[in-house]
Amino acid sequence: MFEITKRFTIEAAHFLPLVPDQHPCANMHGHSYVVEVSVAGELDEYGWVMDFAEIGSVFEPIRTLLDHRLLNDVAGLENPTSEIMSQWIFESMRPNVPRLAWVKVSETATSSSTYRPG
Ligand SMILES: Nc1nc2c(c(=O)[nH]1)N=C([C@H](O)[C@H](O)COP(=O)(O)OP(=O)(O)OP(=O)(O)O)CN2
Ligand SMILES: [Zn+2]
Repeated sequence: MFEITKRFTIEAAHFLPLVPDQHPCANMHGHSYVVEVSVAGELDEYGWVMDFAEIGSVFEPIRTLLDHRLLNDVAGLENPTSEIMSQWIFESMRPNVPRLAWVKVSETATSSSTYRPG
């Protein structure tokens, strides 16, 4: 069994509407998000799990929706925590990537969330 991972970057703004007013994340601010998408499986006749370029093609419409946007304006991301973002990206890609294993969203160099269905 192999697991391959493709990494993308997105620049976006957000605020967290459910945290107390005094929490810094109640204010609008931005992140250079790093999104990692992982696909698991055996090797096919090409000797790979899935073409990295194909993962990129599936991610592209998601990038268009999120990059240089206010994430709170995106349907399903009204409360754009990294946890909710990782699940949202997973569920957006899953129909086109049946062997999608997990999605990780890093907000900063030290903070990330990973969604992997149970
Ligand atoms: N469980 C979560 N906690 C927090 C989230 C989140 O999505 N899930 N998000 C935030 C904010 O978006 C914040 O911008 C990022 O938080 P944090 O890592 O605390 O950012 P810092 O720049 O302050 O990190 P340091 O490396 O500690 O300086 C908050 N919490
Ligand atoms: Zn933030």
